[in-house]
Amino acid sequence: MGGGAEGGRGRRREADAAGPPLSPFHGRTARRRRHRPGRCPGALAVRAGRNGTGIVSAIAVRGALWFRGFLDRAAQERLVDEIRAVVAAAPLFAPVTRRGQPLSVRMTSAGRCGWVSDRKGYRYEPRHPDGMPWPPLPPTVAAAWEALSGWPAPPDCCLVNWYDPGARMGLHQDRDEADFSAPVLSLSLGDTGVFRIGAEARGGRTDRIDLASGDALLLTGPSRLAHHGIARILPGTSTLLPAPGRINLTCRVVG
Ligand SMILES: O=C(O)CCC(=O)C(=O)O
Ligand SMILES: [Fe+2]
Repeated sequence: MGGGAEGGRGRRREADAAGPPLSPFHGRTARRRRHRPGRCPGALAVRAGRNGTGIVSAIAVRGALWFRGFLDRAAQERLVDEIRAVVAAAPLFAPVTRRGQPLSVRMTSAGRCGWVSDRKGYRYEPRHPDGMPWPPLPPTVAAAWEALSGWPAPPDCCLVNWYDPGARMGLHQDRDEADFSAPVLSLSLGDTGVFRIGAEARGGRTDRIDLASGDALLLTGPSRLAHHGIARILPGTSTLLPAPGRINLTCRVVG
């Protein structure tokens, strides 16, 4: 992940008010609402990956590889259970910027290290802010990384992002890692997130990718340092989670 909100380089997450505490893991099942997926200019099938049920091909957008429906429903449910165990061991926390402004996304991590942001700045840490070690990488995440990343070693960090329906993430680059030749793999669960991806240089036009439950996205090669963010969540687009909202898992080799 990249620089802080005030750094001028790297991550520029918008600090906006965190919504009311809402448990992603309790309550009744959300109702599905229809929506039209976003247009995807320049889409091209370029690569295949293996999931539990067969081969899926990827669509390239700005060099990022989008594997629609990579995780089938059973794998998504299994992964939600695995994330519940991660959150039970290392609770979601509300990160703030160095200036104390809250991010609207709540976070935790699994793996050797986790990403944190607080008054001391943003960085990878070997322990959760409450002092416990991060739980091990969930097996479904490890398998997805092995299938899609093309990287010979497992990721060091699986960041767990929880988006309430009003949460978002400003355009930023993921650049807190030592080696940008390792890709970043993201997995989406629950309500669709409207992902925007632009160029490595700041500014300019962005393309829209609607990341639905079960989709995987690989930031690799020319897209590894692309600016990206989540413009909004589309509540009611998935029945996977018991409450409206979205889980995103982002795997990185930190170095
Ligand atoms: O939620 C997403 O799809 C993107 C997350 C992200 O860019 C990050 O955590 O750095
Ligand atoms: Fe990112």
